[in-house]
Amino acid sequence: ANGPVTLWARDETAAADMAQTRENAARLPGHTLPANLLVTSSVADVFDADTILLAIPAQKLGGWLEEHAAHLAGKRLVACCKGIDQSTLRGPVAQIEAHVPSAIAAMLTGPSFAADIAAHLPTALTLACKDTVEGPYLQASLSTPNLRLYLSHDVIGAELGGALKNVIAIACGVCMGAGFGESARAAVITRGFAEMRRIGSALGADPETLTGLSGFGDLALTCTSDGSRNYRFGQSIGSGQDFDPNTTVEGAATALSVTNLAKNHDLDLPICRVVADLSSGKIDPETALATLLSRPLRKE
Ligand SMILES: NC(=O)C1=CN([C@@H]2O[C@H](COP(=O)(O)OP(=O)(O)OC[C@H]3O[C@@H](n4cnc5c(N)ncnc54)[C@H](O)[C@@H]3O)[C@@H](O)[C@H]2O)C=CC1
Ligand SMILES: O=C(CO)COP(=O)(O)O
Repeated sequence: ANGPVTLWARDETAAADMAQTRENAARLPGHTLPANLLVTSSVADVFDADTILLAIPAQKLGGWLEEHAAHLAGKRLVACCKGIDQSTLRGPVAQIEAHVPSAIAAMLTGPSFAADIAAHLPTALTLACKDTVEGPYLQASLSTPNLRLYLSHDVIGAELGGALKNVIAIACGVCMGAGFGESARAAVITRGFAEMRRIGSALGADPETLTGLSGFGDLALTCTSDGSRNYRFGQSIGSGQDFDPNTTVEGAATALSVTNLAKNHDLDLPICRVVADLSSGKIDPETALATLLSRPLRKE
């Protein structure tokens, strides 16, 4: 809406189709691309821009930044992905900072299904950026009448909220797919949120950030809606049904990253741990449930 914007896609055929039909039939069917959106399959076209939004899955972001770092120096780079890289245990902003130190790194995150934004439905998100001048610039330039961005300087909290809610959404999907019930799901959301706060505190996140849009807000959306791919992936594990392996499910890889972070920081994150084991097929939902229910009784 505040364009012009250039959309780069790797696949030449897909880019040509989108440019011609003005629709992304594979990934966002039923929504007309705005007139001021130029679609290209040439990555060089995006390097003319001063602000680049990176909507590449979290496990691929580091490789992409490394490959193109020479063209990204000094630019505003806004990560739109939610996850923690398995090999480096970095979040998206830390990945930008590591690969392109001269860039202004930011993160756009919070509760929003792409289809809702494309339909101009009202949405509120967090724009996290440490830079006190560029942060407000990005907040203003990316907000629209229906897309309201709240500014935060806590990039660690924003990274963790987006990454961890996907893990808890998988747990909730398993819970519902296996028929454990809505009360059990409410318990998973709440105790999952406790795990989010535990890891946030260990890594230096502001607890307020996790109670905001990028934490609690996105948890509320993703743990309760089958619009979420992470939730649907969990449902498929719970119900034993097939799941399309080409679907982007960030929480599965991130659950493994979080388990490693937990080891490094000596943290107890039982829900994240069972999601890592469920996602990699090491345990089944009944075993996951028994593992969680057999833990010693504790104070809340
Ligand atoms: N779809 C949604 O509603 C939302 C998605 N996100 C986040 O956005 C990120 C991307 O998700 P979606 O766009 O929904 O997934 P998607 O699966 O629709 O699209 C991912 C795109 O990344 C491309 N890609 C994969 N590996 C790549 C690489 N190495 N280099 C360049 N491009 C590559 C794929 O070809 C595909 O076009 C995820 O982290 C997701 O959590 C965040 C909020 C909402
Ligand atoms: O992050 C999202 C909504 O805020 C999208 O969730 P999924 O990746 O689970 O579809």
